[in-house]
Amino acid sequence: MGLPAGANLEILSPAEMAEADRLAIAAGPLDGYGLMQRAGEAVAAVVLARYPAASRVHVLCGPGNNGGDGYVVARVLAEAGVSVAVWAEGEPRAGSDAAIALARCRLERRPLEAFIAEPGSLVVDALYGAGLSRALSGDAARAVEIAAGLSVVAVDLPSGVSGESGEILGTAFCAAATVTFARKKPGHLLLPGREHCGEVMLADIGIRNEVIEQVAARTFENEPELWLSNFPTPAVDTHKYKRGHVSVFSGGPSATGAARLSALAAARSGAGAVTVLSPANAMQVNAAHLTSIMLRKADTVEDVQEVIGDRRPSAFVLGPGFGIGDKARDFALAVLARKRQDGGVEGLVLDADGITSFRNTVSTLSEAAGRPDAPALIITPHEGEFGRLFPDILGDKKLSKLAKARAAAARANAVIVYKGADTVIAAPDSRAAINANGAPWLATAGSGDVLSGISAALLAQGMQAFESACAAVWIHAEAGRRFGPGLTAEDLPLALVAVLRELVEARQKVPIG
Ligand SMILES: NC(=O)C1=CN([C@@H]2O[C@H](COP(=O)(O)OP(=O)(O)OC[C@H]3O[C@@H](n4cnc5c(N)ncnc54)[C@H](OP(=O)(O)O)[C@@H]3O)[C@@H](O)[C@H]2O)[C@@H](O)CC1
Ligand SMILES: [K+]
Repeated sequence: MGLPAGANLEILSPAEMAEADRLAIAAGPLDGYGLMQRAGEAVAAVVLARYPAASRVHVLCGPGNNGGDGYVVARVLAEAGVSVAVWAEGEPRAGSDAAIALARCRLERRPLEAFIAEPGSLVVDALYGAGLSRALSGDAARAVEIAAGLSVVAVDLPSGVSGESGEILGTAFCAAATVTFARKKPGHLLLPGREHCGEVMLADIGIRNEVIEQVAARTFENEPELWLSNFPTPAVDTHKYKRGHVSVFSGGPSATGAARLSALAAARSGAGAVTVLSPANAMQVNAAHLTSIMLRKADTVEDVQEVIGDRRPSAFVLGPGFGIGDKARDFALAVLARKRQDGGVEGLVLDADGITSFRNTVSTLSEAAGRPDAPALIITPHEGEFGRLFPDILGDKKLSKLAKARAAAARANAVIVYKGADTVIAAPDSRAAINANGAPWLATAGSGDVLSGISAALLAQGMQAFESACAAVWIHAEAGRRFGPGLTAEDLPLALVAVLRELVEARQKVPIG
């Protein structure tokens, strides 16, 4: 996907990073040790800049190349006049880059088992990085405990955090800053790893963008640069239906609020027209609470067909407050049975009760969504809902959250928004994005309804499904984060305004094409 230059949003798995290292070394001019030297220098520079007054720095070095980076850090810091102690676990393999780094670091090495650190000192964690292969134990686990009260700068990843999944293997360092190389890894963004990394800093160690392109990564950090060039901005000659028409299905008389919240979010997110489709017995309560948003009765599949024929909504939200059962399934399948071509239905956002209704019939949903020219399907489960649709994928302990979302997207022929504090968005074509701008305030009733409304509005305005889901997740999180404590879902649609304004302004500066 064509990212703007310098965006650096690709996320590399440890295997992809190793491939990038190989390709960079093959392309030259730097060899493996040259990369390591740059890596170590970058970490040392962070230490010197962030902790200029550190009286003592303890560098913990493992047996692999992460330890090799550590020996470079120790040497550079000592040369800069810092008091450095080196604590080592294991021996670098003869002939390895780490062995070269060790040979050039003439400081005394002490065994990690003897590690002690004075209060106020700084720890550089270079025990394990991309090569972490099992749980931390013994001296490494003890070092984690000792470092708990100290500032830690981690090299590549805090030791104990899986770069692939963000899982903690045994125990892990909690860093104030983590310096990683070339691109971030999933473990920097997925939880719980993200919380152990502190500030993640990206160092350029001489691996060029062309090399990263060759790796053809399919995972990205969800930042506006990922989708901004597709973000809709209304043309001067627009009219309301040209700006996209969203329809949101309402639940019965005692469960209408969720749909209205979703509808309001869709309207705020740029849909020119929004209609709540309501059961007859909830028309009155919906009417009492709607002004600019339209209202229409939809009790049966025929009603839904009629709405599509007459009013041509381009995107639907089904699920918030809707109720679980046949009606949800029938309505969703009726929408997905339409064509996308020639001003048809662009897409369906399936949330909440809409998701649970397909608990034992995901294959019906995936068949409908997989039909050529079917509207795009976006499914937005939190973990519980994810488990209802994909129990085997959720239960597979070998898979990271990223891999789970990807597997579900491929199976369902849908964009999956696997929600949480580390929401993962995955597309059936294997692209995926990890979102990291969320805030705990977003975990509030109705917050998901707003997210669905934003996604549908962006779909209706012609954004592709993966991009609309990514944009919706980021915008929703950004609005919640900026609002802060006291946030309720009712506040969110208005909180979107400032975020949307900035995006529209930024979009107008993106060159077209
Ligand atoms: N050119 C490059 O590639 C560049 C790479 N760079 C740096 O290299 C790092 C990756 O290096 P790496 O592949 O050597 O892996 P690393 O993390 O050092 O660990 C492997 C060693 O640890 C051992 N081990 C693992 N887990 C363990 C445990 N729990 N407890 C005990 N032992 C354990 C493991 O043992 P094994 O699994 O083989 O039995 C093996 O001996 C990367 O993070 C970056 O910092 C930069 O310099 C830029 C250029
Ligand atoms: K480390």
